[in-house]
Amino acid sequence: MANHRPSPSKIELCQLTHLYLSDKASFLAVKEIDLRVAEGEFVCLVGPSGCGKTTLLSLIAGLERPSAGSIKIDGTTITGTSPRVGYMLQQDYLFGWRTIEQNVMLGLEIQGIRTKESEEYTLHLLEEMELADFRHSYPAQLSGGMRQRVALVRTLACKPEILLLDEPFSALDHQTKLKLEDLVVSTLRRQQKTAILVTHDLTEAVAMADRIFILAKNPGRIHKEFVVPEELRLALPFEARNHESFSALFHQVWKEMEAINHVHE
Ligand SMILES: Nc1ncnc2c1ncn2[C@@H]1O[C@H](COP(=O)(O)OP(=O)(O)OP(=O)(O)O)[C@@H](O)[C@H]1O
Repeated sequence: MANHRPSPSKIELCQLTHLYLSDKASFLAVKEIDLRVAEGEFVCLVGPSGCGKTTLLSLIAGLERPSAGSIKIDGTTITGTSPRVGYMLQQDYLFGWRTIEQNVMLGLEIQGIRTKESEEYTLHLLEEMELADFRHSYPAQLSGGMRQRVALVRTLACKPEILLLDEPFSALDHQTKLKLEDLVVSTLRRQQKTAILVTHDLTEAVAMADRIFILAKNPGRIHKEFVVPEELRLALPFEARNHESFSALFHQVWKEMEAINHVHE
């Protein structure tokens, strides 16, 4: 398992370290993280609360500047936010006074790339997510799962090459979550996007990822890497859950998580 090193790297974290500084104190959130993600790869980050998962995504999104080390995208060090990177969060952050169509066009407007072509592409995404009939509705009229699909369309509308997903399914009911997992994986695979997903749900990580990284905390660092077997990677998440090798990998990941949680107790 340890020799799986995909290349070339779409994202490369090199000795990435981040210290949060305030007037009175400093806190080392992540320390010397080395991580490469290949183009088209789907990587999951799991680990105990406070191990720096969201910090890593904020750094890769360019929302925070690292204290040390570097982040490269396609070999070039990033210096701030970029339209090439889309970020989707647990909360959908839709604007209640805008229709669904107006919400999904928002990113295009902000980036100044709202054209007839990009509008058509976005409407096509709405159709793919089975939301076309709701384009003139308002967010309050939609279910949680539908709203997350709207948020996904808004993120994909700007054609990011990389998607950062911070627990995007955690507020959803189980059935909706399973359906959305399949939809996200099939869409990202078809569009050959590179994705990093943060989740607390180990079954979700095993079902969706190509590789899983367990982070440990104080300071946040990579504890262990798992390469998901090919038969699971080729399946969609729902189908992967029924696969024989699913429970074997789940138990390995679970055992490692138990071991580090034990250390932190
Ligand atoms: N702005 C900040 N200032 C100071 N400390 C921070 C700040 N943001 C995060 N931290 C600290 O950095 C550590 C990592 O936080 P982070 O949110 O990245 O962890 P996480 O693994 O995403 O946690 P969770 O699973 O609970 O969402 C935590 O101890 C947190 O308290």
